[in-house]
Amino acid sequence: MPSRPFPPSSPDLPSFRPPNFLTKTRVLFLALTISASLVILSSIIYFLYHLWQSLVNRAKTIPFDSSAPLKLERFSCKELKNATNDFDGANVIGKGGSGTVFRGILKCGKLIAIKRLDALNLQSEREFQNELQILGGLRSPFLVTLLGYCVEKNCRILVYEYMPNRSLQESLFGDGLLTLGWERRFEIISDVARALEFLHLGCDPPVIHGDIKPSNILLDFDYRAKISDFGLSRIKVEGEFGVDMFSQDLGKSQELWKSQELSGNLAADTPAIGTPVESASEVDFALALQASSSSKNSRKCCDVKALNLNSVTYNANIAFESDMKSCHGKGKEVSTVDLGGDDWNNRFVPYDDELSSIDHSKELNFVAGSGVDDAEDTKQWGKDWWWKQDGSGELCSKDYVTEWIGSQICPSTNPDWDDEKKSIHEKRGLDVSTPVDKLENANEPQLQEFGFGNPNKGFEKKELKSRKNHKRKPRKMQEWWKEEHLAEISKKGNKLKNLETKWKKGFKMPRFGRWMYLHRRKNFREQSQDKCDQNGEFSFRRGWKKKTAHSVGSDVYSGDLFSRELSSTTSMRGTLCYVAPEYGGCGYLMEKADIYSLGVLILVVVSGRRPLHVLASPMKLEKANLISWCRQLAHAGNILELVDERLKDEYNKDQASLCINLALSCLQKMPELRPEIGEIVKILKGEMDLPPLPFEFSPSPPSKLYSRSRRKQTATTE
Ligand SMILES: Nc1ncnc2c1ncn2[C@@H]1O[C@H](COP(=O)(O)OP(=O)(O)OP(=O)(O)O)[C@@H](O)[C@H]1O
Repeated sequence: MPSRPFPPSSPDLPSFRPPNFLTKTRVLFLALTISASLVILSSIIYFLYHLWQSLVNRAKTIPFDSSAPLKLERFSCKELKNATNDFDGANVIGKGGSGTVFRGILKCGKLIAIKRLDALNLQSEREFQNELQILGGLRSPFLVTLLGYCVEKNCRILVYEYMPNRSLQESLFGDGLLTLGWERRFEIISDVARALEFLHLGCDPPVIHGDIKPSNILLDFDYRAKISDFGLSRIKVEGEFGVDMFSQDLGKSQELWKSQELSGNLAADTPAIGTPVESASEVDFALALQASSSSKNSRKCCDVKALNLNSVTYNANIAFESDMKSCHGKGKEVSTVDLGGDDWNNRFVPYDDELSSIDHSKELNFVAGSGVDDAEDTKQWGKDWWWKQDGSGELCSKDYVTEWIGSQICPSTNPDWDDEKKSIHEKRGLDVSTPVDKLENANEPQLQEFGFGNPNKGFEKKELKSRKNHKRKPRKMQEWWKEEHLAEISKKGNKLKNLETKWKKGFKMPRFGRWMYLHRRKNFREQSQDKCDQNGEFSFRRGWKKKTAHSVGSDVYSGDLFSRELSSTTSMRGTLCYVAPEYGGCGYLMEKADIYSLGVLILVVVSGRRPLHVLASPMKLEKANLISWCRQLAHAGNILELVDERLKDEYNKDQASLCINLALSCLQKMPELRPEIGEIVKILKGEMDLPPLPFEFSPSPPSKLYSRSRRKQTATTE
């Protein structure tokens, strides 16, 4: 078929477009489309990139609060594995109740300490969050710096600055070599006091550490002390109750306390964790945060942003921060106000040699009273030794330990308190003109208001009887122990076996006052139904701590497992022997609880002994309970006997005397009588005099007077 010819071109018809033009248009269209798509694509990529960036940056902040004041580094597990050579056992530097601590080295060569939680449970998670939220938001040269963390699946790791001289625990009880001379010890005490000053006064709201003890005091290159482990810390939130039930609104608090006691349910009126501050006097921060997902109020109350430094500002560890910058290209904002010179002058309260020269053995002997056969043994250590067993003529160290535990944990079961009250009564009856009467007058109603004395009256009578008759029925501690802690201990089957073997081999079967057991159990069972279940019935939450050979200062280094384990075993509310009596008995955690722990710590540092140090030799038993021993020495006016023998005479007597006296005032049973941390720091600096020692620690009145009155009183009771 012939092709149709092109129509002839005419000026009216559109001119013919050559194929060349078509191609150009197409190319242009294509180019435009492509570039438009590229622009759109790149904007999408740009948008996505920014989205990703913001997500990544957000993930690097602390969980629960992306706007925490100091951003912590988020490490990947892989990074930390590399830093520790896959968590090699050779890098283990310590083992705590909740985790293992490794030494690590970052790519930049920076040394770090890595704490990996052993198991993930509510308690460890809570402590992990506490550490992040509280320590992560604080910077002070007196606190160990938390550098970062790692959260991946079941893995929880905290990364700290590395402290080359490890913990005070290891320095004091480590290898037996004397690494801590007097000057260092005194500096450590001062550092800890200043750390607490920072927490109590330099933070707004105040932070209460809640677990001051030697293993939580870490030592830097120069042996300067820093506080670590904020797992049990609390941020104190002011509420309707008044900030401090004991010290700030005593009258109101007493009424409240009394009404709670009367209603028989202290816990019922206790604000629950995470409740709004309007009704809570202190808040469990981590749980509050967790609860905050469902409660806007609680979040508002507990936001970590509220944690500011107030007028007391401190020089942060700038050198370390800048090191971290060079490692990670990130810096944290730090306060740069200088602390000022550490002018530790030597103006201390002089040690009173005169007091120590008074012979008080008679009074002490009389206080021991009941002992006839054992008069010789009890002569010096008086009332603390009434549980000496009949017949055998031997002191049982376990009795001492168990008695002490019972007496220190729960104020209402504390016979020591009653003894002290009794001795105050006796002394008051003797000499009304004695100035200490005023103090006693002030305390007595408070003691009763707080229910510290009365509930035990029935028990007291029984005890007195049994003491007189010398027919105290032995109670096997194992029974009590197993009943209380079987669930916990049985998880660690081998440990229990070891313990049992140790008990059988090394000690007589321990005895334990049944009244104390029953009363304590009753108290705890009642209270634990409500508050203590969640919040801290005394229990060895972490069981017997497994110490590795790397953990110097642990059990490996000396023979008495029992005392060591006890004084380093953390319960839900602190560590036995260090925890304040009012707190151990399910009370509120206040600053004064830290002050009590500081008192114990000071004695430990000065004496180089554990607070509970039971040795196999009965000769040493009188010194087993450090606090009790110190009180006895103070009573006898010879406190310097407490100073670590290893120091020989190479220590400053004035400073040592000051420290011991200060410790004693921190160890007062009534929290409101303990000094404030600001005062403690001033006293240690020599800027303030030590307040007069409380009656219970001051040397006894003249022996004649005292003995006569005692005799008179005994005669009337008989
Ligand atoms: N930043 C650090 N630098 C050097 N060593 C450290 C550091 N942190 C912890 N350690 C060592 O690890 C040990 C265990 O510390 P960790 O805080 O886990 O347990 P703890 O305080 O002994 O017990 P708990 O956690 O039950 O109170 C410390 O005693 C110390 O020797």
